[in-house]
Amino acid sequence: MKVTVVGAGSVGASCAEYIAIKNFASEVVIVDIKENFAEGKAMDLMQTASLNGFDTKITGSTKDYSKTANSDIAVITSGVPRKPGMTREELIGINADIVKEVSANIIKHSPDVTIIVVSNPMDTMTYLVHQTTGLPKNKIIGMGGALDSARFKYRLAEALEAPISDVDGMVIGGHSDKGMVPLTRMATRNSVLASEFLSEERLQQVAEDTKVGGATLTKMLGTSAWYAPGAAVSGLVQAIACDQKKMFPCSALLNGEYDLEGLCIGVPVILGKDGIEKIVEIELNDAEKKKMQESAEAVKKTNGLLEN
Ligand SMILES: NC(=O)c1ccc[n+]([C@@H]2O[C@H](COP(=O)([O-])OP(=O)(O)OC[C@H]3O[C@@H](n4cnc5c(N)ncnc54)[C@H](O)[C@@H]3O)[C@@H](O)[C@H]2O)c1
Ligand SMILES: O=C(O)C[C@H](O)C(=O)O
Repeated sequence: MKVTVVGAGSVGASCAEYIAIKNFASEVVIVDIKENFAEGKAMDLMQTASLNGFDTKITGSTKDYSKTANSDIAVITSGVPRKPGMTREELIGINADIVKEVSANIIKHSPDVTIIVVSNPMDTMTYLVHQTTGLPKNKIIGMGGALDSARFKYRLAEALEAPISDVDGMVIGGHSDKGMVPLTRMATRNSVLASEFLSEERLQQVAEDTKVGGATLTKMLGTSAWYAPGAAVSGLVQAIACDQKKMFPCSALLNGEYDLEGLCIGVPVILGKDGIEKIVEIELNDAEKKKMQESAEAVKKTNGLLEN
């Protein structure tokens, strides 16, 4: 199993590290445009192999995509992150060209690859990869919901004063400060609805804290987060590489599911060796459906900017 990670920055390096530590891939190739940067990150990570006990071979490459040939999975993290006060959508002007160029380079050397898009604004960048590559729709996956759901669980556990392993919850919708739809109604602690323990007001606070999870960290760090994003990507890569048939909320191209079409947005999917093997349609109530519609409208508006 060969995995390419494009972008050796914060998220790319973090995801390469988690993939290696989980020890399921034979090879990880990291690519960047900065001279020797990916090679340096790869060497540093390889020097953790004996300490962390993994056999994954990690190599780096400056712009040379021939080294990525025959990758099974490629992760696109190349592009600029936001600074405090910015939205993810403001990154489209720089990141769209980068994602377009990078995905073409990946496919040239790995025509059967499955691509995981991370660069922001992620739902629109995922849509762009669909529009420009011609890969089958099951092979293009946007990562956002897995991260947002991890943040939701963190906030739920905090509110419930419970260990995180006790709680479950999912975030669907667009990966944006306003567009996320944390499914508070379905959140649980050991199969008991979280609403049995928390007031509606407290649950709404959990949802609001979740939605601004990325912005909160960006304000604290001066740039956007990388540990949880890297771990979330590694979870998606492992589910595909190991044919796990796990359910994650991912940005998928919709064709009528959830009464939406012609865009990529976060919905629950089953991930296995064929990438998105199924889009799972769960029954939403009227309020949740309305939030999904509003979120989709916002994503479509950002997609419209691609034409410029
Ligand atoms: N979807 C998510 O949940 C999620 C989570 C975190 C970050 N992100 C996004 O991921 C992206 C990367 O974030 P980061 O913190 O790693 O940024 P970073 O600046 O640390 O790293 C980005 C790297 O991309 C490289 N790069 C730029 N253009 C390139 C090109 N054409 N080819 C190859 N490499 C290129 C840069 O040299 C840099 O090393 C940002 O757009 C950020 O918003 C998304
Ligand atoms: O917040 C960001 O801009 C990066 C990423 O999308 C995140 O949610 O951490």
